[in-house]
Formats: sequence, structure tokens, C-alpha cells
Amino acid sequence: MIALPYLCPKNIHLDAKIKVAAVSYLNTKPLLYGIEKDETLAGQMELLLDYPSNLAKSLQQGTIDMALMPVAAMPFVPGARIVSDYGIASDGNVASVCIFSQVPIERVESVYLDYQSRSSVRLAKLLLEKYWNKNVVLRPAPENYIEYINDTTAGVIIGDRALQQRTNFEYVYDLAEAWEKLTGHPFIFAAWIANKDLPADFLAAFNKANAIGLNHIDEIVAAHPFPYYDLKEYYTENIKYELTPERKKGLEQFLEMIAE
Ligand SMILES: C=C(O[C@@H]1C=C(C(=O)O)C=C[C@H]1O)C(=O)O
Repeated sequence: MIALPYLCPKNIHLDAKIKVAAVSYLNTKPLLYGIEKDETLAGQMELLLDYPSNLAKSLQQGTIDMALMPVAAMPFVPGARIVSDYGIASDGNVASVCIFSQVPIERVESVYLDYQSRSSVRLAKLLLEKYWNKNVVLRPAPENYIEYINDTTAGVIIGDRALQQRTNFEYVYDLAEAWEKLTGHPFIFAAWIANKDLPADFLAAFNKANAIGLNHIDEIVAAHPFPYYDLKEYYTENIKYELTPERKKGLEQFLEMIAE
């Protein structure tokens, strides 16, 4: 039989770009710096931005191929695997993942859970129970929920909005710091995750490109004026980008604890 390569559906897919989705917050800018500048990668992939809970949904639904996905969603995405050495982590004191409250945690009776998050809301539930020993009402958050954080109702807020809210509340409880106190481990919030095999050469180039921005932090800070928080401190002290063995131990423990 004569092979007709131009009719083979496989060849059509050769032209399809790999759909990669990243977190749309400031915390991800250093990882994207090198990726966006790399012309070879740009030719191979399409970059989309969204908030974390939507990234998990898109990977689960198969509308994207790879995402900087919240690790708490891993058990719900069949075939999910970490495909890079970079992600969004913290060794304690992440600054942008906190429970915000106008009363001390001892008096909190209910907590709104940020609809944009998967990892931090799961972490908050775990910490309220095991670190603060509290039994509170957990509330799904409407879009404008920050307005309703008052009195004995607290709220988990993540990302840029959390950095903006730090001076608006009497009490700010950092969840990576509480996790570190509870377990002695760092915390990984999100990692580059795929649920299918992707070309090894693409993944290798993608991995390398992640590291480039980490050597250009001053330039990235200058390109993103942000009056609410010192981004240099955020990128160098609060967020940790390398998925080191020590940080992966924290991830392993988190996944074990949420599976219980
Ligand atoms: C530190 C952060 O890490 C994140 C928190 C996530 C989550 O809670 O699901 C997911 C991705 C990261 O953006 C943050 O957003 O502030």
C-alpha cells in the first residue's frame, strides 16, 4: 500500500502548538521572562494566562496540555505529573497566601475560601483543623467576597489581591509560615504539570527557560510597578521557584495529608 503522509492525521497534529497555561499573577513573571523571550519555544507553544483554579479545570477538561497547576488538584487530574524543576513555592512566609481577619484567629467563626485557589484553600482547611485546632464554617466565596470579610468572618486571599490587602486587616496569618511551623517543611503551591506525554526536547528547553528570569529580577521588578508590596522582596525572599528535594518533601507530606 502507498503511504500518503499528507493525509495522515498525525501530520496535522505536528503543526499544533502545545497549549501551556500559567498563573496570571505577579508571582509567575520571573518564570515567564525567559519563556516569552525564547523564539524557538514561542514557535512550539501557545501561552495562556488564568487564575489557578481555572488552570486546574482547563487541564482536567483537556483544553490545555500543561499548566502551572495548583498541586492540590493533582489527585483530581488523572495522569498528572510534574514536568519541570520550577514552580511556585515558599520556605515559610510567602506573603501572598494568608487568612485575613479583623479579629484574632481564636475568635474566627467562618472563613471564605478564595475561588481563585485550589492549593491554598486546601491548605487553609488543613491548618485550621490541625494547626489552629479550629472547627469553623468554610464558605465558598462569591467574586466580591473580600468586601464581606469582617467581624468573626475571615477570608483566604491569594496572589496580587492578597499583597494589596495586607494593610487593610488587623490580622494577617501567613499560611506557608503556619505550614512550616506545623510540619517543619517548605510548601509547594503550584508546579508545571502535564497529564500527557509531551516532547522531551520541548520540556528540556522549557525547563531551562524558566531559570533565566531568576537572574533578571531587578529588570522584572522595574517592568511591573506595584505600590502595595516590595516585589524584589517578594521574588527573592517570599516566593521560591526551584523545586528542590527539601521542598518536594513538603509536597509529598501535603499530598499525603490531604489524601487521608
Ligand atoms: C503563592 C501563591 O501561589 C499560588 C497559589 C495557588 C493556589 O492556592 O491554588 C496556585 C498557584 C500559585 O499562584 C499565590 O498565588 O499567592
